Amino acid sequence: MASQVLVAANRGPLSYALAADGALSARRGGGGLVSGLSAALAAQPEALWICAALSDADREAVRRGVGEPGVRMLDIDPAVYDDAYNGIANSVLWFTHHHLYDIPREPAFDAEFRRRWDSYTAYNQAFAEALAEEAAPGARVLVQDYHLALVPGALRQLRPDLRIAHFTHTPWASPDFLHMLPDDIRSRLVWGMLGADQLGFHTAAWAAAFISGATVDDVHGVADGFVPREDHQGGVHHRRLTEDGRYGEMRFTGVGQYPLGVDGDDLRALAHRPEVDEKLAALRAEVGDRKTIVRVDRTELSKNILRGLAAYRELLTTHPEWRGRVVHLASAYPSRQDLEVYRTYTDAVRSLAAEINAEFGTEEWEPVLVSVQDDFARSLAAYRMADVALINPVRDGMNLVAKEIPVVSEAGCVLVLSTGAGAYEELRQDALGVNPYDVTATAEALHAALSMPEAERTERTKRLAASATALPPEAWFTAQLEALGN
Ligand SMILES: O=P(O)(O)OC[C@H]1O[C@H](O[C@H]2O[C@H](CO)[C@@H](O)[C@H](O)[C@H]2O)[C@H](O)[C@@H](O)[C@@H]1O
Ligand SMILES: O=c1ccn([C@@H]2O[C@H](COP(=O)(O)OP(=O)(O)O)[C@@H](O)[C@H]2O)c(=O)[nH]1
Repeated sequence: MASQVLVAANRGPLSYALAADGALSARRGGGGLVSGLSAALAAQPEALWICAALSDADREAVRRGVGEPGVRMLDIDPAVYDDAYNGIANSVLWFTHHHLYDIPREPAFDAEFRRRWDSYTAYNQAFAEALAEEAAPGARVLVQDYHLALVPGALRQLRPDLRIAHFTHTPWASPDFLHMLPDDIRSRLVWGMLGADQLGFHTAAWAAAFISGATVDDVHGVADGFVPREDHQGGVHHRRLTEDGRYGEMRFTGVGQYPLGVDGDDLRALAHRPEVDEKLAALRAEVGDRKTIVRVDRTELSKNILRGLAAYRELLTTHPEWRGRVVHLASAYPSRQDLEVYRTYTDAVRSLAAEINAEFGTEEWEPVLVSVQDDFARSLAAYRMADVALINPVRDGMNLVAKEIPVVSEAGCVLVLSTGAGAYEELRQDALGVNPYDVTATAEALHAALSMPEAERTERTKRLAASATALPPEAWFTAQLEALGN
């Protein structure tokens, strides 16, 4: 049956693992997009979520017809998928939006890049075709993230009757970084997105960055944008050049700010399951009555885990009174390990944690307890124990962990939060803001957080939890649907 509401995202709610005996088992996908969309779609039982098969096990699940109701996994040629996901989305677009390039060497847009770009285009086209096939007349389609930037334009060509929105979960690159992309590629990205009726970003800053990058007069047409005003809605007027060299009709794409939050009740229920209680008991036994500094991230370059560990080391050096009295619980669950730079980064996180333990540890006290594994229950147990949450990404679209920890922490926690996280826009009043590159300032913020009087910390945590739950996933999703009309 054709669907009235469709979502397209690279990652689906579940991914599969294949055991040696051929049995398939399902696991919840990691990261904030899955947290937000899974919660939002629980209230939309008729919606269809189209996602990619991410691995051989996922492809095997597609072939065996194993899956969830309301989810369609696309079995894309593995080589095309690898080029699109690892080669373009995560190595080029992610690096551009997060300003991650190692500038003396990167980026270099060569023939190999062009070959991968063709795969990225084919992968976007496969999503557009699947959406066109599944959508009812006039249906509403919500396309997610930088993996699928070309889908709105491609889908509009196939099905002009559909109402199309696109939501970007990452930051949007500043104009200087966006203009590193080859001109024709940058233009294709922007015009691909302008195929949508409505574009969404987490923050006013990311929306404004998109609009300044989209105010263009280039090979594909002219566009003129205005930034979000008080109602958080802006937009871009645009006319595309047609093949015969004329301008097409003027169209308008709205640009809005939808800061994804968390559902407090759902999260508390998740954090109080028996398996989390067990992990909590084990962690408490290790930590004793010491204070905790908690961080939870994918092993992701933009999360700035190394500078976070360096700040903890500096705290122990310059404020020796904390030695033996604090434990840093760092969960870094594996992400994008097909990319060498991510594997190297993961090793560096392990090594630095080991160095700190070797430098300061004693028989009774291990300063850093690092867990580099996919163990959501342990992460939630750490949330509950947090006295201080350290969230210091160099840039981050939102960072849901910054919103989740204050909701779940049992003794109330102080949030040390990077000014580069999207969440900082909403949480700045009650968090301790830090420049993510400033290790000394981060160490001092950790000291201030550990020293904060209990009454102040309790008050701040209450307000942080209220801000964090202001736009829970269901409302976030509905607001975007409504922007497309009822
Ligand atoms: O799918 P992966 O490659 O394993 O990566 C996980 C997700 O990472 C990114 O998440 C973003 O979305 C969050 C929720 O909106 C946001 O809080 C965070 O700042 C972003 O980094 C990525 O954008 C997703 O597509 C990935 O699924
Ligand atoms: O072991 C874990 C620990 C955390 N999370 C979830 O992953 C999301 C991380 O989202 P965030 O926005 O902080 O960053 P992202 O990884 O999406 O860049 C949060 O909802 C966490 O609850 C997870 O899936 N597995």
